[in-house]
Amino acid sequence: MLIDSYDRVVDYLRISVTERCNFRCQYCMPEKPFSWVPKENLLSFEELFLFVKVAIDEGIKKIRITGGEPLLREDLDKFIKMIYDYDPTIDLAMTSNAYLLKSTAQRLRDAGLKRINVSIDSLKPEVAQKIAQKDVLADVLAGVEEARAVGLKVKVNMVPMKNMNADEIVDVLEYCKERDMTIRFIEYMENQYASKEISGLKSDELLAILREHYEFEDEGFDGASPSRYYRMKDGYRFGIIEPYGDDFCKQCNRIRLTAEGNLIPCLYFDEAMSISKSIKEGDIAAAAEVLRDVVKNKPEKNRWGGEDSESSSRAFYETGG
Ligand SMILES: Nc1nc2c(ncn2[C@@H]2O[C@H](COP(=O)(O)OP(=O)(O)OP(=O)(O)O)[C@@H](O)[C@H]2O)c(=O)[nH]1
Ligand SMILES: C[S@@+](CC[C@H](N)C(=O)[O-])C[C@H]1O[C@@H](n2cnc3c(N)ncnc32)[C@H](O)[C@@H]1O
Ligand code: SF4
Ligand code: SF4
Repeated sequence: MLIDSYDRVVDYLRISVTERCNFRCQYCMPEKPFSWVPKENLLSFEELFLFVKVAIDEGIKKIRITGGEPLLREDLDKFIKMIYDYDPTIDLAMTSNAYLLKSTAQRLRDAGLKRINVSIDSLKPEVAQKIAQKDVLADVLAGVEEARAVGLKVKVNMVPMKNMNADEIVDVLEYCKERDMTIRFIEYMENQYASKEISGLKSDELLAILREHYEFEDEGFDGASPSRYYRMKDGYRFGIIEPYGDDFCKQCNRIRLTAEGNLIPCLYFDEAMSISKSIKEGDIAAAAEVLRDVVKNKPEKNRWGGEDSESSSRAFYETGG
């Protein structure tokens, strides 16, 4: 079992399989990043799988594939099948923009994917296009329907922004509610890669809008998730994620791996340790040692809020959110 120095069990590994993306969401990467990691620096799926086996053997029970856009990476279903075949009990999930999901959902499901969290920021084609800087909505929604049709459990993430999609909070919630998909509203996090024009809605502003339409109760955090959940009278649950907060850090159970093999102890911290060399040399014992070191050195919480607040220079598309 992987236990950090604050007695937290780390059993959740988020793997960003690529930092590349077919969208240019204004809150994430409005311009084409000029320094993509060269392909030769990426770990192959065989190499990533070597590490996944180490991680599962050490106690990882939940794996999320993310990016950039994970569906851009060829043969992703084969990687998922490798993980599933090694341990079918793993909570195997993905976070995706859903654009390529219509043609891939069945294969992903057959390979062993269980759940998918998709980003839907708007149900208006022109607004979705403005945010992603590409005409994406029809494909995204077709992808979501296909994912549900093949039996994947779907959650939706939305980043509400003023003068952009804030007036659609209720519409997107209703779209999800009708389909029994949980929606989580994510507070926009400022970062050096995002468009300077963006102003995100804070959770109290969001809640005030939602209270005009619904009655609901605060259920607090659910396990180790950074999302606070709210339950409506009819039982439907939605979530709000305040990534700047740290209430949920005491339950933190996760570490992150980038496509180049950097193991990140916390979403906030810039420090990372590379498993690339040991994995490329097939030195499993050394990779396991790095994993244990990263867990041991996991910080207690982020330092985004509070008086000495700091910002992280790492991009969301690199860490996978
Ligand atoms: N501060 C902080 N925010 C996080 C962390 N993990 C996820 N988030 C936020 O939550 C957003 C959505 O995360 P997802 O990729 O959907 O994964 P998840 O919330 O673990 O998903 P579930 O397993 O379905 O609960 C991310 O983009 C981040 O904004 C974390 O460890 N710390
Ligand atoms: C980096 S994306 C990677 C997966 C996939 N491309 C997607 O968009 O779902 C993961 C999550 O990060 C969120 N995200 C990206 N930039 C963000 C920001 N500046 N503030 C809050 N959430 C952000 C996205 O909305 C998405 O839900
Ligand atoms: S949020 Fe996801 S879809 Fe949008 S640019 Fe970032 S990685 Fe791509
Ligand atoms: S901010 Fe860091 S410590 Fe807090 S939940 Fe996220 S990864 Fe864990």
